Amino acid sequence: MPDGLVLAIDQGTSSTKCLLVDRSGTVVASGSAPVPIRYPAPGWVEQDADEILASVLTAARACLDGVPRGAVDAVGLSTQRESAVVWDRRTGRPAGPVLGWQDRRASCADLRTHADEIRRISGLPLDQMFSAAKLRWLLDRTPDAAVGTVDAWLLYALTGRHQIEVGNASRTQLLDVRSGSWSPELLDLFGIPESALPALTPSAGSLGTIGAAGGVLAGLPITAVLGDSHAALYAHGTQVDGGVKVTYGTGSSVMGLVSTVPSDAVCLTVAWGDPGIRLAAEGNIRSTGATVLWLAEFLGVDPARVAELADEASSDGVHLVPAFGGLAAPWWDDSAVGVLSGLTLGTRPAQVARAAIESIAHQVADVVDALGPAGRLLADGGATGNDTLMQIQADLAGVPVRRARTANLSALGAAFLAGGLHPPIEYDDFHPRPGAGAQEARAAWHTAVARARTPSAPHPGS
Ligand SMILES: O=P(O)(O)OC[C@H](O)CO
Repeated sequence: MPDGLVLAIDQGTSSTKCLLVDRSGTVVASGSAPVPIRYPAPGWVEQDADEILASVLTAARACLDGVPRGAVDAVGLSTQRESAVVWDRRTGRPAGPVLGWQDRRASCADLRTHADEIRRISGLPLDQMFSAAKLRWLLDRTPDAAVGTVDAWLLYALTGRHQIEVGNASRTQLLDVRSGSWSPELLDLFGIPESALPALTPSAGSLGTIGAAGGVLAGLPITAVLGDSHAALYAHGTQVDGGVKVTYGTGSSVMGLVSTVPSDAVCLTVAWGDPGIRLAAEGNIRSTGATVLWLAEFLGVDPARVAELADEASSDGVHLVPAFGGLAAPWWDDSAVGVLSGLTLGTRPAQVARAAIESIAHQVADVVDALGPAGRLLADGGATGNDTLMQIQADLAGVPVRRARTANLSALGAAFLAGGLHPPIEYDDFHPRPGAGAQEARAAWHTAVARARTPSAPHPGS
C-alpha cells in the first residue's frame, strides 16, 4: 500500500461511500454503508444525524481495513446538500430530525412577495428544497440550537468546529452568492439568527483535525469539503476545461462554471471557494432515477427490468412527465402534476418504460437548453451505465455525451481537491445521430410538459 493516500468520504442521501485514492487518482480501496431514510407523513423526508455520522464511520472503517496508519495524508468530504440538521450546542447531540432535501413540510409561501429579492441575492428561486425554510422550521422548535447542513454537522461532529463549506452554504438560500457571506437581508427575511449558523469556510485548506469521535479517522486532517454535485463537477476537470456536466441520481443535476447566470430557469450557486468564489449555473431535476424506481414498483418488476423493457420498444407517442412533486428546473412549477400521455389500447409496459427512460433525457436536455450552448455533456452517476439512455441523451440534447468510465465522481472530486490531484478522467463518447427525429421528439415532449403544467389545457389537436 503506497503512502500519501487520500480518503474521500461521499455522504449521500441513501448511503455513505468511501474511496481511498493514490496520488495518480487510482482507487485502491473502498467501503460503504447505507443510511436509513424515513417518510413519517406525506411530503416529510427525515434522516437521523447520528445515523449519518455512524454511516460515515462504518464506511471509513471498511475502506481503511488493513491500511497502515500513516498511509493516509488527508480526508476530503463530499455531502448531500440542502438537508437541514439541528443539534444542541452544549451537548453536541442532535436536537431534532434531519429534514432531508426532498422534505416539503416547511412552507415559504409567506415570502412569495420577496421572491425576486431572494433570487437576486441567493441566486436561487424561492423553494422549499433549499435549507432556509427547513432551518426556520427546526429553530422554531429548538430556538437555542445550532443548525447547519450535512457537511456542517459532520465537520462539527468530527472536528468540534461549527463551520460550513461555502458551496454547501450557497444551497441554504441564506448566502449572498456573489460575495460568499451570509446575507443580512436573507437572514432577516427567513428569521434566522446568524449566531445559530456555522462559520463559513473555503472548500479547501486546513478545515480541522478529526478528533477521538472519528474512531479510525482520528488524527487525520480534513483538507477539502464540497457539495456532492459540485465535487462531481470538480472531478470532471471543468475548472481547467469548461464544459457542462450531468450527474444522474434520484434526481439529476446539470451544472457548469459561469460568471453570470444565463437564465432564470437555472440557479446560480457557489461551485467552490478555493479561496476565491467560483460560480456555477445549475439546474436541478427532481425525478430521474426516482422515475424508474416508481415505474418498477408500479409494474411490479425489478428496476433493471424497466431498462430491459425500454430496449424492447419505442415509446410510440407515450410520454411520462414525472412531476411527482411538481417540476424543478427549468420550469420551477410546484403545481405541475405527473402525467402519462399518449396512451392507446395498444400501449404496453415496454412503451411506458421507454417513455420513462426518455423522460430522463428530455428533462436533462431542457436544462442544457436553458444553460445555453454546450459543446458536450460530461455524464456521471448510476444511470450512465445504461447505453440506451446515453445515446438518447446525445440525440435529444444535440451534443456529444461523454460518459465517465469511473464510478462515483463525487467522491473522486473531494479526493482530488483534498490531495491537490489533477488526474484525467476517461470517457466513452456517444454522438448525436442525424435523422434520430430529435426535433419532433422534443416538440412532442414539450406538449406533454404543457399538459403536466396546465392539466386543463385543451388537447393540442382539438
Ligand atoms: O445524495 P444524492 O446523490 O441524492 O444528492 C443529493 C443532492 O445533493 C441534493 O441536492
